[in-house]
Amino acid sequence: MGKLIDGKQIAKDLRAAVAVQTEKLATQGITPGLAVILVGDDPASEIYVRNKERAAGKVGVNAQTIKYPADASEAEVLAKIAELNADDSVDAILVQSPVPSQIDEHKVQEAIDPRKDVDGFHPENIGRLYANREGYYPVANTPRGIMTMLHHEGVDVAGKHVVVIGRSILVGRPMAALLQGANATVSLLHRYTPASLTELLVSEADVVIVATGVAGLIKGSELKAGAVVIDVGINRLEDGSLVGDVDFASAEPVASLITPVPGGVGPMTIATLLQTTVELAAQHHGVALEDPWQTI
Ligand SMILES: NC(=O)C1=CN([C@@H]2O[C@H](COP(=O)(O)OP(=O)(O)OC[C@H]3O[C@@H](n4cnc5c(N)ncnc54)[C@H](OP(=O)(O)O)[C@@H]3O)[C@@H](O)[C@H]2O)C=CC1
Ligand SMILES: Nc1nc(=O)c2c([nH]1)NC[C@@H]1CN(c3ccc(C(=O)N[C@@H](CCC(=O)O)C(=O)O)cc3)C=[N+]21
Ligand SMILES: [Mg+2]
Repeated sequence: MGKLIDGKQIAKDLRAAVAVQTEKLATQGITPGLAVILVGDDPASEIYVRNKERAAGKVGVNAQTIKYPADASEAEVLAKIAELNADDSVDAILVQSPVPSQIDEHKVQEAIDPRKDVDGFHPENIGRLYANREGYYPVANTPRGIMTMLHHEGVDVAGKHVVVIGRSILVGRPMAALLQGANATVSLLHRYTPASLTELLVSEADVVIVATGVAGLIKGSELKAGAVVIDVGINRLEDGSLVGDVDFASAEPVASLITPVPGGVGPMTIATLLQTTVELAAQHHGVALEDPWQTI
């Protein structure tokens, strides 16, 4: 039954659309600039950094990665953010999560100029998201990419019951906010949700979005027949292979649509990051862009 959602292909098409936008900006002497700060060596972050460096250059985004050792000080990172805020060639700033424990993640998020906050982590941007404000402001790239993907697949969440598992600021919470803005009824589940309640809600879900970092958390037997399944998880197994949070083999026959890992949400996150970077650059320079893709 399951039809694969080809995130890799959708991301490729989105990157092509972004490249058209950067070509237009280039005629006005504008090159979108993205600065990524990576502190320490989180494995999922390493994959993200590698893939986005590869993708950015191809679509005309000037990306730089600034790496710090795991014992870097908070002051060091905040000083770098201040420098990037003041640098006109930098339109977008991203600090990889998680940051090591000696660094206060909230301080870092609030230090980034909200106009350069490509992850949408600044309280001002989170507030705009929850206020369902019209107009352009950055929203976390993974949930935004998932909305683009659902739209591309013709899945309209209005009136649907969507279960989101995981409530991080990076994925679960902004995902729930976007879905609510699109008129879905959202159940947001997490570690403290009793197993029996999870079972009940998942069995009644039209769309299930899993972002926990627990390999194989959701199995096909738990899903409603025909459910749409979006797997955000990136888990590296001991044999080096990459798997999601959904047990793909059992879920695929039950789902109507399902994202693979790799090749699903991950490539969309990267393409959306580039899309958002270009939008921030256009905004920064007061240029209007035509958006061939749904902008949320
Ligand atoms: N493909 C992509 O583009 C991206 C992939 N990722 C991947 O997605 C996963 C989640 O990332 P992120 O949100 O940053 O992770 P976090 O660790 O920040 O959050 C995980 C969330 O899952 C919840 N959770 C953990 N275990 C369970 C469980 N057994 N049952 C129910 N809920 C549980 C936690 O609950 P509680 O709050 O109670 O602790 C928490 O809310 C990771 O594998 C990450 O690598 C992340 C970003 C982008
Ligand atoms: N501030 C911040 N923003 C993030 O968006 C963020 C972060 N920190 N920290 C780490 C997580 C993880 N994340 C990934 C994005 C893409 C892939 C990705 O490209 N995945 C490919 C992997 C392909 C491969 O190389 O094998 C795929 O799923 O097909 C993975 C992981 C973003 N994150
Ligand atoms: Mg510029």
